[in-house]
Amino acid sequence: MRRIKTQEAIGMVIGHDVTEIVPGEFKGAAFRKGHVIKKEDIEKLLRIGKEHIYAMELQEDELHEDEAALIIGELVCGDGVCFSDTNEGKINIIAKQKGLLKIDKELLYEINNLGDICLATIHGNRVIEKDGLLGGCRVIPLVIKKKKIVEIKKVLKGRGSLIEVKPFNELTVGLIITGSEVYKERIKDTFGPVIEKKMRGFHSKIVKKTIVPDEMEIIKKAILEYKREGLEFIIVTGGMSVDPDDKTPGAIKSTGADIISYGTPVLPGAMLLMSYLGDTPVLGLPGCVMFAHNTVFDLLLPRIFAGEKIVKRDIISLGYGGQCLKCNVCNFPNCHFGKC
Ligand SMILES: Nc1nc2c(c(=O)[nH]1)N[C@H]1C(S)=C(S)[C@@H](COP(=O)(O)OP(=O)(O)OC[C@H]3O[C@@H](n4cnc5c(N)ncnc54)[C@H](O)[C@@H]3O)O[C@H]1N2
Ligand code: MOO
Repeated sequence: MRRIKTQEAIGMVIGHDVTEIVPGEFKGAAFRKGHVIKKEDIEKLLRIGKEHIYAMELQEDELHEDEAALIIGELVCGDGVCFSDTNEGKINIIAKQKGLLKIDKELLYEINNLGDICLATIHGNRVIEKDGLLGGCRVIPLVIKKKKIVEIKKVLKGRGSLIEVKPFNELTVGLIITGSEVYKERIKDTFGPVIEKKMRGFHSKIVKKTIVPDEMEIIKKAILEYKREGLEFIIVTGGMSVDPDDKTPGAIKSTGADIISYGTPVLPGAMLLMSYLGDTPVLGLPGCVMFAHNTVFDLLLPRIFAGEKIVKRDIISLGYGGQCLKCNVCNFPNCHFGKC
């Protein structure tokens, strides 16, 4: 600490809280320890009788907490992500756009493991709205060594973004509704409207819709026709479980699609089938998607619309956090469901 004339203290860091008392009105810290003195602060400091202050002198190899938090923000925020100015040594990490939030959990662990740094985030692989809060960062001491930043850079080097928001692509969607009871008009299709609504959430449209009976050859033909027509996302509903009339999994397999998984460790949604016909995602959706508020379908959709290729490990990992609690008031995605 160095005693310094207040008028000469612009840009210096106050090493202690400075108390102001206005009888009957206020008693408290006018300036907090760690505050960086600005031009406009000088008059106020003089008014509360501070002709001198104790300034914290940063050594050549040190950084103030504010400056460090801003540098860390710059290093960890990738595409689609920005951060606020510092407030009490902390920055907020914010989404610049709507999209799929990606957090590299391993990198996050390694950065926090360096010590003296607090980097907190929400869970990734979920839809995030523009301006949504993604996390925050502060350094723990008032002053840290610059070499800590070097260590952070070393961890991050060549390993992609720690936090990123990927924009959604608009996809042309083909919908195949299976079920002889719907095809023969014994009952009205109530699956289609559910899917249409979910597609609208990603600014995408169902451009082709077909209702077919529970016949493997007919379902297969419809899928291959959609593929030939160049539809970018093919969804087949119903007929996904174990009844003799459940033909959808067999039909999808018979198209030659690469089956990533038939069955997911998520409830609701256990009977979902995820596959690719060439590059086109082809999903078989079980009946529960029609009536349950959220299912594994809602966990996979953001990733599909962000252009990610789903692999078996993605599906298997969903088991941890894969049980929906069916709350009376649903707060998804602000709950544990799908947070693996
Ligand atoms: N013994 C077992 N039973 C069930 C299993 C199982 O593993 N073993 N799985 C259950 C799960 S999980 C689900 S989810 C359901 C539904 O699976 P499906 O995809 O086979 O559904 P469907 O049999 O085709 O239909 C069920 C129900 O929904 C009506 N439906 C279907 N599509 C439409 C539509 N487009 N519009 C209106 N209504 C529709 C259909 O008429 C049936 O009533 O299976 C569990 N059972
Ligand atoms: O695919 Mo079913 O959830 O487990 O209802």
